[in-house]
This record gives sequence, C-alpha cells and structure tokens, in this order.
Amino acid sequence: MAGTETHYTLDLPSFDKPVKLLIVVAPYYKDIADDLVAGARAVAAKAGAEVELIEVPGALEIPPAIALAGRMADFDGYVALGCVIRGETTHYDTVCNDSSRGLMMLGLGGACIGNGILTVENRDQAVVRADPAGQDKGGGAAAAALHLIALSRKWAGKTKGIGFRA
Ligand SMILES: Nc1c(NC[C@H](O)[C@H](O)[C@H](O)CO)[nH]c(=O)[nH]c1=O
Ligand SMILES: CC(=O)[C@@H](O)COP(=O)(O)O
Repeated sequence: MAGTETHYTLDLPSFDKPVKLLIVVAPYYKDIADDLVAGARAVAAKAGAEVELIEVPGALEIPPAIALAGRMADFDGYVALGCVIRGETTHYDTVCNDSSRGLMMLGLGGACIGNGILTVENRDQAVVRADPAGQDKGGGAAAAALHLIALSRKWAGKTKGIGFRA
C-alpha cells in the first residue's frame, strides 16, 4: 500500500481578484470521486476561490466538457477529477491516454487545468490517492490549476518578448 503523504509542496498562490474554478468530475466510481472533490474543494477554499462543479459520465468526457466551458463560460481554471481502474480489455489504455492527452492539449492551448484523474490498477490504489487525508490527488489537482491561474495573471497584459511561441 502506498504511503499517505501528499506530493504537492508549493505554497498556494494568493490572488487579489476572485478566482473562478470549474470542477469537472466523472463519478464513474462515486465514493472515489466524492473524496477527490472534497480534497479539491478544501484547497480551493484555502485559496479563496469560487467553485462550480459539473458531472460527466466518464473520464473521456472531461476534456470535451472543459473545451465547451472554455468556449461558452468564463472560468479562470479547471480541475479534472475521475478514476480509471484497469479492466479486462485495452479500453483502460484508451481512457487513460485519451483523457490525459486531451487535458494536455487544452493546457498547451492556454487552459489552466489540474489533472486529478486517477489511473490505477485496482480500487485500493484509488482509495489512498483520493483520500484527502491520504495522497489527496484532488487537492493536488486544484492546487495545480491555481498555480497556473496565478501564472496567467502574472503575465497577463505583459508585452510579448521574443520568447517561445507555440
Ligand atoms: N472504464 C472507465 C471509464 N469508461 C467510460 C469512458 O470514460 C466514457 O465515459 C465512455 O467510453 C463513453 O464515452 N470511465 C472512467 O471514468 N473510469 C473508468 O474506469
Ligand atoms: C477502464 C475501462 O474502460 C474498464 O473499466 C473497462 O473494463 P473492461 O476492460 O473489463 O471492459
């Protein structure tokens, strides 16, 4: 059984203007998802962020939901929460790879996203990672989104140097 230590050690950023976070959760495993959401909400509260939550059927729907929100709503960042547990077929690989790649593509496009989609071999691995008193991956995903939002605000309105352009 893995340890219960969390792995995010940066201090949470502070904000002078309100932050609006959207949590997109796939409650494919409801108890696991509930723990992930509790952890994410606790970290968001510590940073004073406003939180809205939507549910989608599974991890594969999380990136499209964030893409829709990016086009049709006005959130500062997104927290993707879910749990993918290996089954008998290769569908596990599709769900893990395509959900994470979808989030990364949105992130490289400028979306501030924390990825809290667990990809595990069994339920025991999920439980300890979702538990807010354990590895708190939901809290870690919220923290990641908040750090990216802080970065985007740090550089907002700055004239572009001759820096790297995607
Ligand atoms: N097996 C898991 C899934 N599978 C469902 C997909 O995410 C998707 O909803 C479906 O293929 C319809 O498009 N989703 C999870 O979140 N976790 C799993 O373990
Ligand atoms: C991760 C999955 O898609 C998995 O839960 C589906 O189970 P199976 O591969 O046994 O159909």
